[in-house]
Amino acid sequence: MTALGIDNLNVWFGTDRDRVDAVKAARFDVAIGESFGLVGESGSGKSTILRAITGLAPTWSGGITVEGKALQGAKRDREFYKTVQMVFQDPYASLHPRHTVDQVLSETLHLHGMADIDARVERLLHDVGLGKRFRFRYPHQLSGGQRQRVAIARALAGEPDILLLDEPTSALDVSVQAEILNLLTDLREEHKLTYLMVSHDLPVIGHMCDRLAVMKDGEIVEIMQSDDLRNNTAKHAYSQSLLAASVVG
Ligand SMILES: Nc1ncnc2c1ncn2[C@@H]1O[C@H](COP(=O)(O)OP(=O)(O)OP(=O)(O)O)[C@@H](O)[C@H]1O
Repeated sequence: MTALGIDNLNVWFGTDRDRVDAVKAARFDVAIGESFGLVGESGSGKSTILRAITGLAPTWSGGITVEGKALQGAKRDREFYKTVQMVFQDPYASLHPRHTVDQVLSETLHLHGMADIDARVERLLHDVGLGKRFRFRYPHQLSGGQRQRVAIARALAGEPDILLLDEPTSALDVSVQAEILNLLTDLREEHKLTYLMVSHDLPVIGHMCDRLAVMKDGEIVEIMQSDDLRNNTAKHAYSQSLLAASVVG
């Protein structure tokens, strides 16, 4: 069984002459425990694929399966959010300014029907490398990196299997980006997570992912192993040009 199955996925916005075909006939599978990247320039459709999975991009056709179960339309049930969680780019926008870290995490745990909320809040903070002293702080008392750690803790609260990561470090200072990427790498191992990660930054995807799909104008032009990046064996001309524009470590 695959964690995520994307089969001939088309996603569009608007109708008639205003219609934008954001994703065209995308097809890929993400294995359980795998980290899969979507890379491409701005507007190539990467985020739209994540949004279609979570029901935020309502007009789509084709197939989306989560752990073998086919999704329909834009409504997602409790079970979906138990399995799949998303981490957004901007931790400044994704946390309520008047809710403490404790409120954010307690309410999320409550929504997931968890018991022992107190202990779980402490555990989540520990898991994302924040001590107890952060528990009663408000977002404005946190740095960007600390906020993203809280957003990641919130995503982990329901013990999901799959995280959708939409440019999770690109709003952060360069000095903090590596810390968050390393945290995500550790969490994937400790919590046996599957990642589908979007980035315009090829080195980030090369570092974080086992395989990746290169997107251009709504289409997947190539799917490759991250090792192919390092060995410089990208086949498609567009992938080669992306590669030439960046240094992959
Ligand atoms: N809500 C929307 N309404 C209309 N068009 C949209 C909407 N959301 C995205 N699009 C269009 O869909 C296309 C793909 O956008 P998408 O955000 O998926 O690209 P991306 O590769 O993730 O780029 P970015 O990194 O800039 O978000 C773009 O042409 C964009 O303008």
